[in-house]
Amino acid sequence: DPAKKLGPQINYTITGIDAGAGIMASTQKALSAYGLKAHNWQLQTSSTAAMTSTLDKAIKYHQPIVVTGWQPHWMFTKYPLKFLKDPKNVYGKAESIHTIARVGLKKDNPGAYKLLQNFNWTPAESSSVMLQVNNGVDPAKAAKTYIKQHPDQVKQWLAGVPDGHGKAVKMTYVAWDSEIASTNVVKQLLDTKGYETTIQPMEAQPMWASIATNAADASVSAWLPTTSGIYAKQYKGQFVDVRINLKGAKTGLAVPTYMKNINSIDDLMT
Ligand SMILES: C[SH](C)CC(=O)O
Repeated sequence: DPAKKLGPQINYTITGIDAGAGIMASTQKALSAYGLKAHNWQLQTSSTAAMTSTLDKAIKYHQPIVVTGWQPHWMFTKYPLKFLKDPKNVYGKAESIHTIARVGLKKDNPGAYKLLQNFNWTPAESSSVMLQVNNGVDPAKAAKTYIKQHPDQVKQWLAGVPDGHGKAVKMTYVAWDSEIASTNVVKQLLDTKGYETTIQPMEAQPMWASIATNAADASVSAWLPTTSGIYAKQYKGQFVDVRINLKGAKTGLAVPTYMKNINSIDDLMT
């Protein structure tokens, strides 16, 4: 109801995801920067699954809702969503997903490191695997299908990568949809070259810690420079930023397009 103020209609609540996600830290900053906290706006912690099911229900009943949103993600293809303008640039400009590795991996396992130097793809390619998984396909199967369907890209990814002869590679990731997709594709690529790859999901902070403490070899889940900037600072010098594996990512606040008069984070106060 555009006439009524938005806040009371949604309990002054922004529907978020897992507490450790960088987007949650950015949103807390936004609540302060835009004066929302002072007007008892709050950020609800839950999980990606809980956020998307709350979003699904709100859209089904054409209700107002504000969520932490990010690209690439199937929510923008499945639902009529728009990012809110962020004039104070709290969420940062261009965000990318980086591949990080433990210090020493290049020396200990140059073959696996070479693959990590080669792997990169686009938001659209990532979304094609995410959508399969969202439709119930097992992530490993979705990754195998993607690899079968993109022989030329796979050839580039495997260029200069020697056989692994059973060498172990331990990857950690955060179970966001884009990272479930990329981690499973990288695992399949390494396994086709004879590496023994294990992948382990965990929260963002433990994922960064697993690389910094050499408990794991690599992760393709590092959203930088803004979203996971807090962790990159905390572990500066204790990880290697191998490369960007996905350009054109974005984080922010998002609302259904039917909320016509809400187009900027500033509008939340109206
Ligand atoms: C869920 S993605 C925006 C990554 C993150 O928030 O750290």
